[in-house]
Amino acid sequence: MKHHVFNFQHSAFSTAHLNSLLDAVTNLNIIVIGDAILDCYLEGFSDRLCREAPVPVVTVTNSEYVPGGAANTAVNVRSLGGKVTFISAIGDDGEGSLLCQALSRRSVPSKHLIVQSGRQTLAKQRVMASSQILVRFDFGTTDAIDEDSEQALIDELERRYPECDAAIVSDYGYGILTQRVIDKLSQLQARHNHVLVVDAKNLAAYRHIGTTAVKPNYEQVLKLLNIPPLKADNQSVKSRVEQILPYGDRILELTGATIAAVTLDAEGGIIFERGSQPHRTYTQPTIQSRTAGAGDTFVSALTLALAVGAATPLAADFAATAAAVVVGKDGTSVCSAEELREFLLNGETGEEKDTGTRGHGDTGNFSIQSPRVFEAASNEVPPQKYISDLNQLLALVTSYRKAGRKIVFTNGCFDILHAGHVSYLNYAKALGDILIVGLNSDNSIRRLKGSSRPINTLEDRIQVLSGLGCVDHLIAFEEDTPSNLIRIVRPDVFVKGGNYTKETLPEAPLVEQLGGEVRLLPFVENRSTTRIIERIRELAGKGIGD
Ligand SMILES: Nc1ncnc2c1ncn2[C@@H]1O[C@H](COP(=O)(O)OP(=O)(O)OP(=O)(O)O)[C@@H](O)[C@H]1O
Ligand SMILES: O=P(O)(O)OC[C@@H](O)[C@H]1O[C@@H](O)[C@@H](O)[C@@H](O)[C@@H]1O
Repeated sequence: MKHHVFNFQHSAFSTAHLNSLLDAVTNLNIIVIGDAILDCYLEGFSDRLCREAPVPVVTVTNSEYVPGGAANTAVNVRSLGGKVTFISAIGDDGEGSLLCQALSRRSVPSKHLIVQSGRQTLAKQRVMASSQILVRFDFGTTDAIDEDSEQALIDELERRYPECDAAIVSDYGYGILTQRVIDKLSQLQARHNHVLVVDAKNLAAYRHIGTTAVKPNYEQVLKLLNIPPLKADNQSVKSRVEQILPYGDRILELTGATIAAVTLDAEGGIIFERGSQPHRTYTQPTIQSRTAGAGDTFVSALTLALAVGAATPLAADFAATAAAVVVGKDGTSVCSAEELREFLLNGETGEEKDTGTRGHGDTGNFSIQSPRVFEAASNEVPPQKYISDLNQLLALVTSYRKAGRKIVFTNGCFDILHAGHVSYLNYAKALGDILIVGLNSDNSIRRLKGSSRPINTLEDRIQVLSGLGCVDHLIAFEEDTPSNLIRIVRPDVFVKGGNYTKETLPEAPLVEQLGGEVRLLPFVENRSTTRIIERIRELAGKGIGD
């Protein structure tokens, strides 16, 4: 297995950061161009089966029409405080009128929609019984728009593009984003260089248009990379995050974007950016989320944040927080500025949800430079990563577990930190959400390695390891093995270097007994503290290096 070096950026944006961002995005002019859909919800109850066939009979008590697809993205931008120019094409039919009415009720103007006669507006009708979707019927024309509509749409884009603050493409592959429209977008972008975010089923089609960010979901990223989905019985790769993580550069290359925000539903997301370490966004996993369009919310919030110049990790956390608001809702949903504020007020940001303990690593602090421009600055002291007390450790892991975070634990001396350690710790972090490191105390190192060790005191080792973004928490232990810590942490994953085997690892049975998994990571050859010390001794013996 190829040994990748991963180093997540871990931000800790406070509620204040996200609130200020919410203020700053108000009234931005955002173009949303893409496939407008009318989402219909026929809601009712079912208490019997049909006589003709064993299918439920639903007594419909309510019907609702909601903007869907690109129209949902437009509504999300609006409800977060942006002004929207929504460009799409609909038919001259009842569904088209219902969609315009639904948009207007949500303060999104339909005056930029092209009406193509004879086209059937896209509509997706869900039949629900007691909040459960039983079936979805899809109607509407999915062929490319006709030439006249295409020209009208291009003209509209040409008129509006110069004055916008950012643009979103929401392309479900239903005929709005023709090659000519994409080419026009590319020309306009070359001229104006706006924040341009693309959410498209076929991202490869946007590779050369100067995209700022793309937002593929799991299926889209698999398609882009031409790789199969993760199988449940895969022994070496256990999560989507782990599967996608090595592909950051490839995704950026294939999409031509500067930023790729890959959303992985209940696993949150990974944000890749050229020249930066990947950033994770977290979510409270909702196993049976009935939301449609969390991705639309994510892309809307991400675009607004990038448009005011927020640093990418902050923009991503803002987007993840907005998505967290909608995943609690049923059906096609939006996140409003008020809901987001309330969510933040309750201390439930994407990073802090339920734990109250995050807030370590890169602070990504920012200040407002002009009403619309944010800039990253790092003048906050990172909160302590070191845990000095076992009760505090227990409280911490309990809250992480409650928030659905996957806890990875490893332990070691980390006496003179070297490249092998860094690579190994980054890899360990990638196996879950939170990495806790058990550090041998000075006495326990003396017992294990002799009286000349450690070279660096516990205090110094704590300080050095705290500087790594991948390490979330550190705790020292006096004993020869970290068994006591393992009993408290009950790690989901216990990690050691490949110089051990499961058989020679004394902690392995305990970890498995507690329901955790033991992972042995690839060993980086020729990197060890002992080797470094030997080398220094050799050189000193030759009289070199004084
Ligand atoms: N089941 C879930 N539990 C918790 N959070 C979720 C869940 N599904 C989605 N999310 C949140 O919403 C974000 C976007 O979700 P997802 O990856 O499903 O996008 P998508 O497939 O584009 O969505 P859609 O097509 O419904 O718009 C995720 O990164 C995550 O923050
Ligand atoms: O891609 P297919 O399934 O054909 O169409 C899109 C739908 O699944 C839904 O997508 C969600 O993101 C939302 O945009 C929602 O409004 C929309 O109806």
